[in-house]
Amino acid sequence: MSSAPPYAKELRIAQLAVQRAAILTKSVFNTTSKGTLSKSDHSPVTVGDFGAQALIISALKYNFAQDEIVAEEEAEELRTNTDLRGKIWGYVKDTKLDGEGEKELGGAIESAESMLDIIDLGASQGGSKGRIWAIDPIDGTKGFLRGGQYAVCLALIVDGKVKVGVLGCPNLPVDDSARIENSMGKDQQDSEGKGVLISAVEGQGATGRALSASTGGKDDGRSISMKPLEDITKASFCESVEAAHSNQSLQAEIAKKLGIVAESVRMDSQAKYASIARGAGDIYLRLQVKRGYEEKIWDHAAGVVIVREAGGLVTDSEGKELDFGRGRTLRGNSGIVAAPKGVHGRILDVVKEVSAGVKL
Ligand SMILES: Nc1ncnc2c1ncn2[C@@H]1O[C@H](COP(=O)(O)OS(=O)(=O)O)[C@@H](OP(=O)(O)O)[C@H]1O
Ligand SMILES: [Mg+2]
Ligand SMILES: [Mg+2]
Ligand SMILES: [Mg+2]
Repeated sequence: MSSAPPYAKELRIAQLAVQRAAILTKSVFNTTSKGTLSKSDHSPVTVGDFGAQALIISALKYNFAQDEIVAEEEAEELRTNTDLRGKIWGYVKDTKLDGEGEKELGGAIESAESMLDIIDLGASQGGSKGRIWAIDPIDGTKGFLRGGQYAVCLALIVDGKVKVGVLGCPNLPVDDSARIENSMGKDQQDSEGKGVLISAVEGQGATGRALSASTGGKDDGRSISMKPLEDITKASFCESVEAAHSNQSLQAEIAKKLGIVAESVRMDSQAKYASIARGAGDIYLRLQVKRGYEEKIWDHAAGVVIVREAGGLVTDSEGKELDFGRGRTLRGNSGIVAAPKGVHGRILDVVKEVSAGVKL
């Protein structure tokens, strides 16, 4: 009898947990009132973010009780805002996977009160030792609100290294080869043929399958890989929608120096990592805009292992490896360069050259 490959159970549970959470985010996506709050950094959080985080953490605690969890959201505001808490609970109590999957995740959360405690189990400070799950229940909340791209993101980090990554992208086409388009919102309302689940385990490659696939069987999905890029001038960049998240004028200068003529494709969230990993785009650049901003580990962990396993290299904009063992943020790094192995070095040279004179 052959034994299961490393992290087989972690991958299975992570995929189911993301699939279940995405059922919830999709219902919220299709309503007009998304229960939006503004956080202290002025970024939005919705019923969908809180609900998805509760469902994912409950699945992880049931299966891996000892593991640490670093998740984006906290429940503090919901302890007094009973209206919003009730609204979230309304979604959480009714969201279930079909068949065996639900049992594997431990079933329903008991009450609205325990839901808040579960959300707050994601407050770990992270670090370089042990098993830490990183959760972004909705990455690209602004995209989610705009009707554009967003992703439900889950990764397992062991001793500071990302081992497993899963991205649920409800608004990306199932078809890997479908051309990626700018997604500024309002164009994603038609859910037909949409929704993809992209996964990777270190050393085992990356796969993709429909987000709506049945959870009963052992569907491993199809293997995915980056597009081989022989001629860099034919490449296109995938970059953020929000001008505040990446330096778009500097990116344009870099594209010009590399001889890239295609317009950058703009989309929110780690759907950018998912898109380049399956060959629907080429390069993801994210250059630091604000001095002192530290990228969050949950915004990158899953995407990084997926792109690496699909044949890419991911470093920061100085060429340093991303260090997921420094806490809740990538405090030792600045910016992100994700590209096929063969051209990463060339891109990095230009990024360094162009960034040299820039003062943030
Ligand atoms: N100043 C600044 N610089 C860089 N990044 C920031 C900044 N502020 C916020 N964020 C984080 O950006 C996450 C969304 O990134 P995206 O690449 O999806 O942005 S964009 O919407 O496509 O522009 C977003 O993730 P979510 O909050 O999960 O949506 C934030 O964690
Ligand atoms: Mg956020
Ligand atoms: Mg995010
Ligand atoms: Mg988020």
